[in-house]
Amino acid sequence: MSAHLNAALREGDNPELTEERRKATFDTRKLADEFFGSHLARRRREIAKAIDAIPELHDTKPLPFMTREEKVEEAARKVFTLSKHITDIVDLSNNRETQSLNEMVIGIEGMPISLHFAMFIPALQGQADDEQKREWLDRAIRMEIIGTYAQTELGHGTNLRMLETTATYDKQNKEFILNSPTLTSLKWWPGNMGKSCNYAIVVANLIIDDKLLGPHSFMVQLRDENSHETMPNIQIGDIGPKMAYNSSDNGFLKLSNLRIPRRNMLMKHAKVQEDGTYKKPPHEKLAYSAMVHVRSHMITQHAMLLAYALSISTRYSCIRRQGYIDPKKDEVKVIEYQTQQHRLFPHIARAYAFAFAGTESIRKFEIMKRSLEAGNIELIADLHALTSGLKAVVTYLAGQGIEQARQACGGHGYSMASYMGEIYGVGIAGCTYEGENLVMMQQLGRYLIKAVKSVKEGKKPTGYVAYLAHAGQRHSLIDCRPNEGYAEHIRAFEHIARRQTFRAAERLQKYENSGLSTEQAWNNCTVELNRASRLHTRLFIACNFYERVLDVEDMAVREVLEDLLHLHLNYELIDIASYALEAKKIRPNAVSLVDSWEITDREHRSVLGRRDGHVYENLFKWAKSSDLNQNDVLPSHKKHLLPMMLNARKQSKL
Ligand SMILES: CC/C=C\C/C=C\C/C=C\C/C=C\C/C=C\C/C=C\CCCCC(=O)SCCNC(=O)CCNC(=O)[C@H](O)C(C)(C)COP(=O)(O)OP(=O)(O)OC[C@H]1O[C@@H](n2cnc3c(N)ncnc32)[C@H](O)[C@@H]1OP(=O)(O)O
Ligand SMILES: Cc1cc2nc3c(=O)[nH]c(=O)nc-3n(C[C@H](O)[C@H](O)[C@H](O)COP(=O)(O)OP(=O)(O)OC[C@H]3O[C@@H](n4cnc5c(N)ncnc54)[C@H](O)[C@@H]3O)c2cc1C
Repeated sequence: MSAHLNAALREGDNPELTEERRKATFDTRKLADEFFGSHLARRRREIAKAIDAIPELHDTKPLPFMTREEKVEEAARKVFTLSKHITDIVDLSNNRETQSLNEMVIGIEGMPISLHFAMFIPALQGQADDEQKREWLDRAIRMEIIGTYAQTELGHGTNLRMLETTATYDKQNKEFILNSPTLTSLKWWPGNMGKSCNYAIVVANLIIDDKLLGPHSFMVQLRDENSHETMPNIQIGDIGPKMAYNSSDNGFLKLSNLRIPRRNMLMKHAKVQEDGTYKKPPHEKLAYSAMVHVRSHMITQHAMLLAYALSISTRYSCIRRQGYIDPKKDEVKVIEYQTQQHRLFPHIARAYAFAFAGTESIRKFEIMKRSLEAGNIELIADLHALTSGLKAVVTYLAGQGIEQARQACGGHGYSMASYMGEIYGVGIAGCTYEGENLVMMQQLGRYLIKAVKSVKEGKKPTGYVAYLAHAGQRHSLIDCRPNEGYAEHIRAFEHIARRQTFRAAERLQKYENSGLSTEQAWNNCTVELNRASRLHTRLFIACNFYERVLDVEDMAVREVLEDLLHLHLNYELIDIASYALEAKKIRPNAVSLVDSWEITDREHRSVLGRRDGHVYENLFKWAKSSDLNQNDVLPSHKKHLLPMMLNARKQSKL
């Protein structure tokens, strides 16, 4: 092992992990540069170091031992402390740096300003005109106000056209009157709205002269800026505990004849003039821009959640000894079992593939944003299709990978000492928020059907759907010749995706020809259409992974990434048995592959995933620190169970 491979080696670590790290064939720092991009990888190291030096930014105790109130308070305390240091630590205009700081200090369970950064600020940037930006955006960036994005209602989240909250224009007073007319119209879910925010961008159906003009965004003050008391005509609160993500106060909101000035409608695109004249936006869905922003960022976020789970389980699998492969020898590390490797390694490959796809979706979002600033709306549909598919496929597969990683830790994976439960709970929330996954698949499906129509009209679609027009391809994987390299795999992927997309399109056509309405025909084909969307998105991920690997200059890093690419393409494409070979190849680098994610113990919050591998002694410490262990007999036991047992004993003696 050469000295440059030593980045993760430390004195005093569990020798089982040290042995693994000595086997690395590449420099973990160089692979980290590929996973995050070299700038972010370097900044993450600097951020971790800066946090180490500020004790007020450290957890006061493990989050799983805190009550919900304590978690909410801890997150608020850290946000306040961070506000004093943040500009010394990160460049606030860099989303990924800021998000890394957030994950390291506060973690993944939520905090009072998540939605402020994830959606409130992006919605102002995308939808407020210059004057409105001067009024609100600068204050928001300075955190003088905290905002959220209030769109979903108790009765409707997916179908935005049926939102019941109304904003009726009153020409006389030049004001909008906002109302939640029914129980189901209560805003429900917006992050941090319950207790933390004092402003919200409320999405409401605009009504002018009794005419319904669809969902638009309005700036609403929820709480007094000095006392933080709820404003008149507003009822607001927290919606209660959730599966995970409980440091966040997701909230409800009722608006009762709340009057706001005309200029509180965000007017960069759609406009309402004083006399009530309505000016349409240049693209009907520009009001949805904050959602597209979050979707484009969710891919790297979910790659990271998957990386958290896999580095915990891979390290743990190398210190956990259980059973024998050769009965004459010692018990083996559980990572030696073929099933354990098959369980983990394809997901490690996916974590890399997703991270690369996520970097690409953020890049595409930035390109679209710049072109929109120049007045060009052409890229909006492509980006919406891409991010809808990626969001749905990656959150779903990341959830599956996290759950496999948990099971790979056996019983200890079920203890919150592993932190797997929280990672899973937070990860799968992404299948629902920012558009329910199966619904988002249909959005991509619409785009694919349009592309098929254009192919059938003899046109050649460009970009990610260009492959749909490629004729005369091989019909089966059996035709693939191994010596043609990965390009051949990609062509096989294209073939499968194209065949499914045409199959769905033909079925749709058949139903339409049979006299069904367009909507009914569509509904009859959605399973086929969603399959096509899934395959198209997996093709994009694979293709992007392949192209990304071709760009890697360091030969040792490129070689290990090629091993992962090989495994990924086979896992996704061919039958289960075929990847046994690749798994063997990954095995010596398993720990170093996860070390390259450079997730610090502070960020991990997992006893099982400790970098030093000293799991068992720390599991015992963890158990001893439980609140429930502070009294030999719990007060609740004395109150309920002891009298019950005493009473039962008394009864049996009678
Ligand atoms: C800085 C960091 C940034 C981000 C970090 C983000 C995430 C962090 C992730 C993980 C971190 C870890 C822990 C954190 C955990 C959790 C919490 C963190 C954040 C959570 C935020 C969650 C916030 C929300 O959920 S907000 C609410 C989101 N709601 C939805 O998404 C609703 C879904 N519904 C819809 O989008 C639409 O209604 C619909 C698309 C389904 C249908 O709309 P509509 O009926 O109006 O249209 P259609 O008739 O179907 O289509 C007509 C045409 O319009 C096109 N279309 C639709 N939408 C768009 C769009 N957005 N852009 C462009 N075009 C669009 C459609 O394609 C049709 O086109 P056609 O040409 O006619 O075919
Ligand atoms: C952790 C978390 C944070 C959130 N944060 C926010 C926030 O900050 N702001 C905000 O406004 N909202 C937020 N939300 C709400 C979230 O965006 C919605 O819950 C989400 O968009 C799904 O909508 P829904 O709840 O109406 O699901 P539903 O649409 O009711 O989904 C139920 C089922 O119906 C199916 N379905 C619905 N429509 C169709 C269709 N057309 N075709 C086929 N099947 C369909 C779905 O696939 C699903 O299986 C958050 C949610 C969560 C879980």
